[in-house]
Amino acid sequence: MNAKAEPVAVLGAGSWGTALATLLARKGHAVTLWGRDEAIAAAIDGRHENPRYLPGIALPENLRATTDLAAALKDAAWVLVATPSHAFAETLRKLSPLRPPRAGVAWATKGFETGSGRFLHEVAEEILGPTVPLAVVTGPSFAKEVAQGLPTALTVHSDDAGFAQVVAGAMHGPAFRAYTGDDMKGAELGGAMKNVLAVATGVADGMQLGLNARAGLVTRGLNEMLRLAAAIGAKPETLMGLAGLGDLVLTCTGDLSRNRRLGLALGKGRSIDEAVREIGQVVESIQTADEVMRQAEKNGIDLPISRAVQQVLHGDLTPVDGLGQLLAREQKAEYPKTLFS
Ligand SMILES: NC(=O)C1=CN([C@@H]2O[C@H](COP(=O)(O)OP(=O)(O)OC[C@H]3O[C@@H](n4cnc5c(N)ncnc54)[C@H](OP(=O)(O)O)[C@@H]3O)[C@@H](O)[C@H]2O)C=CC1
Ligand SMILES: O=C(CO)COP(=O)(O)O
Repeated sequence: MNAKAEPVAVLGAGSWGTALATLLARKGHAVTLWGRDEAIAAAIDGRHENPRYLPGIALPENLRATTDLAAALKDAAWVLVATPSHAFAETLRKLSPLRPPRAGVAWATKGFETGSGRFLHEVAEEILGPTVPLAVVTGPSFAKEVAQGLPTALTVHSDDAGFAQVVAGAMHGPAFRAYTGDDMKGAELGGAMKNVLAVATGVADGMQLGLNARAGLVTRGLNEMLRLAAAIGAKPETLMGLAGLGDLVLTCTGDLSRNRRLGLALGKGRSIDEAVREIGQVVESIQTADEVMRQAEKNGIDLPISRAVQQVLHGDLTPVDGLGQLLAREQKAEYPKTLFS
């Protein structure tokens, strides 16, 4: 089904904001991409390229870019936020007074609020108020591949089924499948946790521990997602789907992942600072590891892989000691009885 072409504002002109704006513009929507960097906005508008975040990829000529937030939001039917988690609340505070009255707000940000560990939908509700339609856009989707038009599936979760359909319908087809769901908590949890778990598989691969180790970490990582999901009242199927398992597999195994690449560098003995500098883009796991563990502690859940990643990222544990700590854990049942009952 082809959704009605509508004006959309995309906030954040990094790799993901630019790729999603490109997808929507190619579908015929009047997209305005807002970013804070004049040179990047001018390059997107003038030569149809984002030279910093998606170099060499031709962007659609109907995609407009600006550094003027009010102008980007003026006629928007709905808004898609794609700034990193550390800038999420700040972006919503700027957007709130400028939002057209009926415009719902979706976000493709992955992570929790930095410093508090709050879910992003809780932050959005607080800043925008209880009546604004909200949606989470998530799933296995590297920006570069979406911008290149390669087939991709993702999912849009909202408490407002109509708004989820507006957002998914705007993105769906012909090489892009957008599903819908109603579990914002589970969708946000999966997108945040997979970034932390990707560091673990990256470390193992960087240490050349083999394919068995990688599969073990992915599977036990999924187990960590499912146990925390159960504790916070998220739906297990959300974590078994695109928002959880799908993105976990992509990020743990795909070398386009910045979180995996951080892990690979650490596993090869490089420093975090050096690796982050070289990656040159957002690496969400650095903040998210602390926030995942804050959620785990709040809910009384033990997450050994995520904890080891947090300790390695803080420099409290070497990758070798982290691995030793995981392997030395007591033998136990694969699933607690309560997980799926
Ligand atoms: N890239 C991907 O494949 C995917 C990314 N995501 C998620 O999307 C979010 C954004 O990541 P991504 O686009 O990849 O990151 P990038 O590093 O590619 O770009 C980050 C963008 O955010 C901007 N930014 C940073 N701080 C602020 C701020 N305070 N106010 C306004 N803009 C700001 C940067 O602007 P400047 O250049 O001026 O610093 C830049 O445009 C993350 O949560 C990520 O996990 C989700 C799915 C896929
Ligand atoms: O979220 C992503 C793919 O779904 C992008 O992952 P990275 O942030 O690790 O590059």
